[in-house]
Amino acid sequence: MFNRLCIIGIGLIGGSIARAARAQGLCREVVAYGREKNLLNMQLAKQLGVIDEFYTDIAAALENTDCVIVATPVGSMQVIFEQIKPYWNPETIYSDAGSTKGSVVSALEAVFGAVPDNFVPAHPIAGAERSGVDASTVDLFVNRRLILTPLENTDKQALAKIHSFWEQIGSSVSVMSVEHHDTVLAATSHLPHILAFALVGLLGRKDEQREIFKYAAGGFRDFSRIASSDPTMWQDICLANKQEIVPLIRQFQAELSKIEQLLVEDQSAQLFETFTYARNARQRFLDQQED
Ligand SMILES: NC(=O)C1=CN([C@@H]2O[C@H](COP(=O)(O)OP(=O)(O)OC[C@H]3O[C@@H](n4cnc5c(N)ncnc54)[C@H](O)[C@@H]3O)[C@@H](O)[C@H]2O)C=CC1
Ligand SMILES: O=C(O)C(=O)Cc1ccc(O)cc1
Repeated sequence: MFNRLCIIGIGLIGGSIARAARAQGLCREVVAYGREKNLLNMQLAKQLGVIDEFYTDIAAALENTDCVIVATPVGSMQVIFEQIKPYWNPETIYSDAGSTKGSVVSALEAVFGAVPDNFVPAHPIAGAERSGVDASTVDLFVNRRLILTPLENTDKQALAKIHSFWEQIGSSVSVMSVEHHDTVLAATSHLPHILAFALVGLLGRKDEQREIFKYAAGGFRDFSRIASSDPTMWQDICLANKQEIVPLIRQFQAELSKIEQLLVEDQSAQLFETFTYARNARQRFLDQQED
């Protein structure tokens, strides 16, 4: 499918894309670009056989590439687009893996004036709380969703190729608008991560923290897992999508206040109703997923 694939940011996501692309024979060669300070991680990527070569010089990394995927934290993408711009090739397909799409589109507009036709914005809805190439796996995207958010001017052939690329590495591909993506992901991913960070932060500051973590049952382990996620990545995501996240935080605060009031007033029937409604809603989501 591609001759030379270049991954910018060979971490959990970039490394997993590289592994999967190689395993499925979707490219002849995979190279990575990164900064000097990420040399050890890139050396490891080469040692592990995840990539063929790595570069700290962007021009060398981009030479003869027919596909470039940017897989760095979303806050660094504008700087990267500025670095790529002098070497932009209309024949090459460019894409990304960023968790927010409005910010990626704005960064492209800031650098190029408009989103280039040969850039296909993408977001794999798969990952983990771990970072770095050593956490990457060949099957991270298998049976997981991937969202493409093309614009009106996105080149149809580039779109079809990126669509097929992700399908061949096992993802189920959906297409939606940039705005819809950021609204949905704020609720399903960004708010839950903020809640996990907030709860674990609150409990961590309590004197009895050792006791709290020692006697935590599975529920707390499940809920708090995502609070182990990378702080840089999540700082970038939250700032990039704050216009969607802040109203949700306010709605969540109102929901918590309602529950607080029910407890203060011993309103057991309403408490039961609140929990039953949520339980049924979750079951409906699960049933829909099976469709
Ligand atoms: N971790 C996850 O579960 C998921 C992450 N994403 C998105 O994928 C992207 C990458 O995330 P991960 O792979 O988890 O992060 P990671 O921390 O494992 O890898 C990111 C890589 O980008 C490099 N990098 C950072 N700034 C750079 C810059 N200015 N120039 C060159 N390289 C730079 C880092 O050195 C690192 O190697 C982010 O945009 C994230 O929002 C998307 C889906 C899931
Ligand atoms: O670890 C988890 O459960 C995640 O939710 C991983 C994740 C993080 C960021 C994304 O944009 C998509 C998936």
